[in-house]
Amino acid sequence: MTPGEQFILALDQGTTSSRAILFDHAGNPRAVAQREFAQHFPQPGWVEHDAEEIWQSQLDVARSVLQQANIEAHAVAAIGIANQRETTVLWERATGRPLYRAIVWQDRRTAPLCEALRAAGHEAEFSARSGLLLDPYFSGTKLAWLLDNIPDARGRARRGELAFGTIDSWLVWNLSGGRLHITDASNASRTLLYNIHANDWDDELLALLDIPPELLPRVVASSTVYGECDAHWLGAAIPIAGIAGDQQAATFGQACLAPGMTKNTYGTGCFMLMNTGQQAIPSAHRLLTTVLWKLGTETSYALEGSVFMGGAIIQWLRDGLGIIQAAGEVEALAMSVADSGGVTLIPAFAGLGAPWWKPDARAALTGMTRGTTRAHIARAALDAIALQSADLLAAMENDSGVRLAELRVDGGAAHNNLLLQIQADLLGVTVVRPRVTETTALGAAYLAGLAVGFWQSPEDVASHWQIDRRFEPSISDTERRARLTRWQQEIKRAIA
Ligand SMILES: Nc1ncnc2c1ncn2[C@@H]1O[C@H](COP(=O)(O)OP(=O)(O)O)[C@@H](O)[C@H]1O
Ligand SMILES: O=P(O)(O)OC[C@H](O)CO
Repeated sequence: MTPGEQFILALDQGTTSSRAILFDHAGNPRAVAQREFAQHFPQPGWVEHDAEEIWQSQLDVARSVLQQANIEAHAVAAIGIANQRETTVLWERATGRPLYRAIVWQDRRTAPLCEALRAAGHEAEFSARSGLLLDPYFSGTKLAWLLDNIPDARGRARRGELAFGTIDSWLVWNLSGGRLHITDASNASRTLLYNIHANDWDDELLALLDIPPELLPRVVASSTVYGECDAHWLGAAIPIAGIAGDQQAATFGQACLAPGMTKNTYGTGCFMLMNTGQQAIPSAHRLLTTVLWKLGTETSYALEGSVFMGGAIIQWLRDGLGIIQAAGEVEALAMSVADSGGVTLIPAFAGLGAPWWKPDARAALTGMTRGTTRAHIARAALDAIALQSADLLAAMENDSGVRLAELRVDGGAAHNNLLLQIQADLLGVTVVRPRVTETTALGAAYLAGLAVGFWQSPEDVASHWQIDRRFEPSISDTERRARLTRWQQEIKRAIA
């Protein structure tokens, strides 16, 4: 630590853990802390988090990085927040107490409500205004469920006694001691309640879900000083200056700042986002149109494709099949064979996400013979991750008219070199992994640092981005087309 050195504190509140990272001026992580928290599955298809535990774990890791780095809170120029998106919290304004556990983005309990709205002919309206689809993934129907199921909640909401928020709102509310009830435009755009064209909450969509507007946070830009945290949390009143949904933050951290630039994150699921600039492009392939970030008064948009099973397929190889002991072993095992030997894994363990959106589809392992080994299955698993992402990119290129020059990648499974080579082969596009793969936290740090003058401009932060490794396509167009066609046939058979 040089005397007088300043840092940005990034809070990365994810689905399975809360992380805090302290970044220096060169964009390097200088201290990291992470804490997992409980996942609650009260019924099949339901996923909940304890919102208080989320806040406590986030506060603990923030304190822990300051301790580790041995710096005073005054050395932190700003706090930036990136968060798991869509997860829905409802709390009492007077006490700050949640009325129910947070309903997590993966939770499927509102499938019947989505179906009813679709049957009543409302999907086109939701999609045109919010850029999303009628799927339980998004916050709107989760909030409606809470209001329908907690006694007197709707009445209390109308009387202004309750507050709704995604995890960013919840963290800022707590950090600010209940003074700030805000959300940034990227998070708002995941609620199903936000009009991405008018850049405001949408009265018609609120009415369709019977959601009282008194509940809603104020929508703010993604990079500006919103206020300060209470001094007693971290030892100083640090400006809170950046907020974005984690996938949007990762896109910023990957310096995908110009239209056409695209990143794919290979975590539990895979999230591919293409920057489409100031244009909100509607998708003809059931991708999402979403706010990427709002800087000043300018809103940037993205096309997004999400697949539910990415690295989670590798967890299944480990925990479900037991053919590996640790995720890191899959690469060597899959590398021990030249290809999957005709085996295809359709990873519809939790239905299929974009562009298929088939909640009822189920997984399948096809094409096995007496010669099939666990190595072929491991290889088919890596193929399945890359093939799903290839479907997303094909849809994106079609919707946007952009032919991608390179795909920037990050996330836990992006450490797997074989996976990235298979990805480059199947896309016919160069795949590039940066040196700093903590892109989500880095993006949140950049957004906050730009607001307080720690960094000067988006171009300034983009200049920090450095390549670790580049993967070039190594198969012929004919072979690529043949593999993609076979995959399409298998998927169609599985969802028929
Ligand atoms: N070497 C590897 N090859 C393939 N997948 C991996 C490898 N290492 C980790 N993973 C997968 O990456 C995921 C964890 O990545 P991470 O970015 O931490 O996810 P999340 O943020 O969704 O929790 C796990 O699903 C794990 O199975
Ligand atoms: O917490 P992650 O990294 O799994 O991301 C979750 C996404 O934001 C859900 O939309």
